[in-house]
Amino acid sequence: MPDNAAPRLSRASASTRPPAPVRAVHLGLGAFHRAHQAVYTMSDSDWGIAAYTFRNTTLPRTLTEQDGLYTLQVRGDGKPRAEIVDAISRAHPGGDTDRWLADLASPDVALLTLTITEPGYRTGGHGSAIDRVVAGLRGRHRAGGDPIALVPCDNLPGNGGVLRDALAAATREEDAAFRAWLEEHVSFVDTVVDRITPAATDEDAATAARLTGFADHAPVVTEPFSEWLLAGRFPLGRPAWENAGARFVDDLAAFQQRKLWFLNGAHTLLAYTGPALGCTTVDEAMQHPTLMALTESWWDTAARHATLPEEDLRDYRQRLLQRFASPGIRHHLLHIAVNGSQKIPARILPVLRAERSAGRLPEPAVAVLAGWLIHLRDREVADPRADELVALARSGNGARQVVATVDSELAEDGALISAVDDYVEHLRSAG
Ligand SMILES: NC(=O)c1ccc[n+]([C@@H]2O[C@H](COP(=O)([O-])OP(=O)(O)OC[C@H]3O[C@@H](n4cnc5c(N)ncnc54)[C@H](O)[C@@H]3O)[C@@H](O)[C@H]2O)c1
Ligand SMILES: O=P(O)(O)OC[C@@H](O)[C@@H](O)[C@H](O)[C@H](O)CO
Repeated sequence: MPDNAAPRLSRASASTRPPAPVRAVHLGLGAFHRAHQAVYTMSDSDWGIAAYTFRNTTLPRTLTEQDGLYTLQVRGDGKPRAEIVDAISRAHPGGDTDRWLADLASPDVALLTLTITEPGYRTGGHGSAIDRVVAGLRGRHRAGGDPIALVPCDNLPGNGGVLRDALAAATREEDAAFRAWLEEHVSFVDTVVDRITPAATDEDAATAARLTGFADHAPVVTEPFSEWLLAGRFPLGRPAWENAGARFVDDLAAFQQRKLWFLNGAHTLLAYTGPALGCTTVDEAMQHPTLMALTESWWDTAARHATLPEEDLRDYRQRLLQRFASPGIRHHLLHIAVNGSQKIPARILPVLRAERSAGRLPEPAVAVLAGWLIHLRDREVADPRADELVALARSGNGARQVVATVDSELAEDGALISAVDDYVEHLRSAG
């Protein structure tokens, strides 16, 4: 718990600047936005953020009590360092619809960033994140139609295009003038985002108070490493994110592949095999010889199909080993294990398909699928397809049926499916 004897964090107690004018809106206010995009935005004092959650009402209330401020604890191998982040000018629950519509209609607002998780782009319908974005853009069109940049910051390949497609599908029935405006005046920016940011604990709040002298009820813990690569247009301008190290490039594909296969792919591997072998966090898994060997083997396998030069991949792997093993970051494997049906296709299957085409059956990819099966059989599952997946995993022909939900061709690959079944037994006996 935060230290109640310490004064509550606020702009007055911390003597920070007044809130900057709102020129950016965010949807999906969680830990990651606050460790990443908000920190980059803080480097340009002309830009303030109006941040909206999707369902959570507690976090915006807490942040409002703290004038939008929170403590960012950066933890690596040495002593933790803490900074007060002041980029969020206003925080709102998603239910604050009038404010959301007014912000998105405002000509002062130049961009909308999103961290709505992987399923957020797939699940449409009333009340969904996509539905809210469409409502906001419809209002903007009616209010004069100033252009806007949409900047998705979730771990999806081609996330700008994924958002564009989701909005196109959701507006198919809308009037032609609105659809034409969407095509001409809404820019979809592709991004690669990277900063490992686990959920903060009560103990982290106590540490934040010790480091800053302020009681913070919404602290964030993150690692020293941070990366943001972007490709796309900002028709009404943007914060000088490059002040904080963001890089603007023409083509992100190779970087996206590196991030999703090497970092997120290894996370997914550990998230499904680690708990089966008795590990709870990523740093703990890095101490386990079997998991370490599987991770290295996954990286060797992915490197055979990656676009970036070998030297670049070697450096990236070296850095990942340090980041994953860092004792400062307690990243829970079961948090990473959520939404497997949305993550495995981007992180694991492209490499597995390429390997099968070359006649190989890579152990780490088999291990991911086997671990996923065990997860679906034994754990409480958070996934937009949870009901279907859990029923299939627990049925007679589980491996084939679960693999079929993510790739129908791989599900017909007899050698792969029997290797997955055998690996389930192997993990169970090893655990
Ligand atoms: N935490 C990280 O290390 C990290 C790093 C890179 C990218 N990301 C991306 O950011 C996302 C959020 O991570 P976080 O650490 O902030 O998590 P979090 O749990 O702190 O916050 C998640 C946010 O997403 C919203 N959300 C959840 N399900 C949704 C849905 N179906 N539709 C719309 N919004 C939804 C929640 O309301 C909340 O605002 C991840 O899913 C990932 O795509 C996270
Ligand atoms: O955040 P998710 O759920 O997409 O995936 C879990 C982790 O792999 C991810 O959060 C990483 O920590 C992050 O992508 C690091 O930049």
